[in-house]
Amino acid sequence: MKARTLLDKLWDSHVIQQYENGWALLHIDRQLLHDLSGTASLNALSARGLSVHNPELVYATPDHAVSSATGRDAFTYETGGKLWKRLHNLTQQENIRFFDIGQQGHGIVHVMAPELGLVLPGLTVICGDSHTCTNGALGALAFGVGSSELAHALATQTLKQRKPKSMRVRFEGALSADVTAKDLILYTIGRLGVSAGTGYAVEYTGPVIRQLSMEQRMTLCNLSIEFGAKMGFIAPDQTTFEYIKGRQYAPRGDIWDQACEAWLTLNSDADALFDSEVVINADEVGQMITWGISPEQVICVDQNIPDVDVSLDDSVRKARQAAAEYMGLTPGAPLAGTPVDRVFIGSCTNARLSDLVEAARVVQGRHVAGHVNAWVVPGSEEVKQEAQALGLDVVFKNAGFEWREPGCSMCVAANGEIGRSGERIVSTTNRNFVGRQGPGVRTHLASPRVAAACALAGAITGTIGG
Ligand SMILES: CC(C)[C@H](C(=O)O)[C@@H](O)C(=O)O
Ligand code: SF4
Repeated sequence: MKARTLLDKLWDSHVIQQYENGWALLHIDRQLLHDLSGTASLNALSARGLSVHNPELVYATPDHAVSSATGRDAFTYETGGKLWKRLHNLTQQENIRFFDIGQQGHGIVHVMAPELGLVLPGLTVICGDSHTCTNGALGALAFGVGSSELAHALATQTLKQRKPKSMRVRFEGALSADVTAKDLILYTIGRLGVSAGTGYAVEYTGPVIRQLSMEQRMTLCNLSIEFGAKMGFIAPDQTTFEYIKGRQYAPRGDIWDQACEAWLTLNSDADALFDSEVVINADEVGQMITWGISPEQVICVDQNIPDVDVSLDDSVRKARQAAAEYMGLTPGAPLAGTPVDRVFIGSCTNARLSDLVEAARVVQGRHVAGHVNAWVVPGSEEVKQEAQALGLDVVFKNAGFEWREPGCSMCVAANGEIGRSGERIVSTTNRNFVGRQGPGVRTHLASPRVAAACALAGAITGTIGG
């Protein structure tokens, strides 16, 4: 039999019907709904008089448009309240499990789904959200879809998709102690560019991947879409199994052993061929931070902002100039030392327990600079509760951070929590687009460690030592 990549194995096992030119009808194993796209697709379905085919494979949670304020309810942010109500009512009507705010299981959809054991190796997982690729960390074929595709899948439990090309990104070497998966993926995007993965499904491999915890793998896979790849995944191993074991929806007993055995076959055959191969040397990765308005505009925190000289290609020069202008920065100058107004530790990229532990280690016993408004928004109710059990909320509050309720919050500012125009925010999120955190707001993407260090210094800086 022909050697197969992990993509081939994940794909082949879900094909119901093969069409021409790489198109196929796939079975979808899990569908996740949130208060923006989930509500929209259920609305579309009910407008057509259709119902959900397999409600037991669909799970919903309100994350984007709910307030993160302490003591919030669904209507603290009124626009979000309307979406919440619609999602709540439609999921009830369709018998879909709804993980409501304040309940165990609630959280940012890409945080709560793996946490509950809803995402398992080998499954196809879709959500009307581009960061569904996060779930690839567990060895699932997980990808974002549009609302009409989601509506189709809700009605049929299938989806017509074109098979992407395969890319292997192999991480050689080792990460130094003060460098995280966030730095690794930002560095990779900086090297390859935001379009390098377009049309590909990316498999991340190599010794560095095997050393990463499950949560770090999720951070890495989360930014697959930020270099153009709809899906990015990692072959499951013991780290994956240990993470899944005992979770609410995970297989148990005899089925567990059978599942692990089957999951161990989910890897690329040694002689499988990829359409594209990239090798990244992790030894070269430092603490990264974006300086511009695209995740590829990224440097090591102690490097200078790239210069804009005449030798550059016209379009590159103009793009850099425009980015520096929007960001209020000077090309060629150091980035470190630039004053920051806000720090946001949150999002499906970096608001899991280990992210908060890392950030808390940096802030422990210290205080946020007087002019900085610093927030921690846990990724889920479970993260919040576990962090509180460890006393992390107290560490953050004593340091001058606000400790808030779970949700997407300022990552996309769809819940009214936005920065003021001109404000500079160091953010543990995944997108630094113009206006992402509010009109005129300047976003710098970084790891939780770097974000925490910036909050203390009141300016862009890295952390020292391990
Ligand atoms: C709102 C949603 C559809 C969107 C996405 O697709 O990713 C959001 O989660 C984001 O991060 O920009
Ligand atoms: S936390 Fe940010 S990136 Fe993640 S789903 Fe929410 S808005 Fe999108």
